[in-house]
Amino acid sequence: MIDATPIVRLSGLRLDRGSRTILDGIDLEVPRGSVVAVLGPSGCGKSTLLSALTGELEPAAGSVEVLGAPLPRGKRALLERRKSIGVLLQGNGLLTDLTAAENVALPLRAHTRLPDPVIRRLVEMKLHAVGLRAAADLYPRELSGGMARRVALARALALDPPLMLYDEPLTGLDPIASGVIMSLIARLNASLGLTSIIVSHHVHETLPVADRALVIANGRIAFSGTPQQLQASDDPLIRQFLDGEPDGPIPFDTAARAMEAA
Ligand SMILES: Nc1ncnc2c1ncn2[C@@H]1O[C@H](COP(=O)(O)OP(=O)(O)OP(=O)(O)O)[C@@H](O)[C@H]1O
Repeated sequence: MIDATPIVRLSGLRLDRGSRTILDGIDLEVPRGSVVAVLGPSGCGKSTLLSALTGELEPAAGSVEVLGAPLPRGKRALLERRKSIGVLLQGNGLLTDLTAAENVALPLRAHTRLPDPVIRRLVEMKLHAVGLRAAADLYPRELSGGMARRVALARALALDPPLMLYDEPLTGLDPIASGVIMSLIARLNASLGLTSIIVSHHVHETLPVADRALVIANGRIAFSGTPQQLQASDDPLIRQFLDGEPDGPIPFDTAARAMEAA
């Protein structure tokens, strides 16, 4: 039977950093199997939203439900839930003194008691899924930026999480590597039956793989709809963001604006 409950449900969410409110009044439902692009100018709070989804940041108000239940507050229960959430962080986070295969094996060694041959086989499968089986014994310094990102992706997938969160997956990549990563994200989402939330300011690279797009600006969700509806929007704020105009309803420096408001 198809599970129709949203994999992520945010209701009346407010997120603060210190005494500053970064996001407020966030309501969102992410259907299972979808690819959602979370877009917005630098400093608008995209990564802050991801921190709430992983439980790293507690809401100042409202609720965060992931995989059909509120995120637990207790450390141990939260760690358990986080095994179901794969996260690809901006900096890859690969350990430089471990090979690609050893990096991918880390979550399996930390969170399972599987015997070594099984771990080796699973690692091989994950590296194969990102097209890098041949790179298993290479160290991060021997990998291109795009290859390192794919190894980090294989590691994020190690525990077979149903939900994947991507924080700026294209940062530092050239256009060809960016295309490879984006199509890989879409392909894995479909073939492994995942749900993916991609935080990015790379609008033109991200929209083609997304079923749904959100734009965050001025502390709230300024747009929610299909990529086609987004492209067709005549809202001045959305147009300013899509067309990269410096002047308009989004202040040039959103961080400075938030500081002034504090
Ligand atoms: N740990 C933190 N402590 C205090 N303030 C923070 C922290 N992390 C982020 N902020 C502030 O919260 C605001 C939103 O930051 P966030 O990183 O969520 O934005 P973003 O949209 O992801 O930006 P970017 O696209 O540049 O990564 C910024 O003004 C930032 O300075």
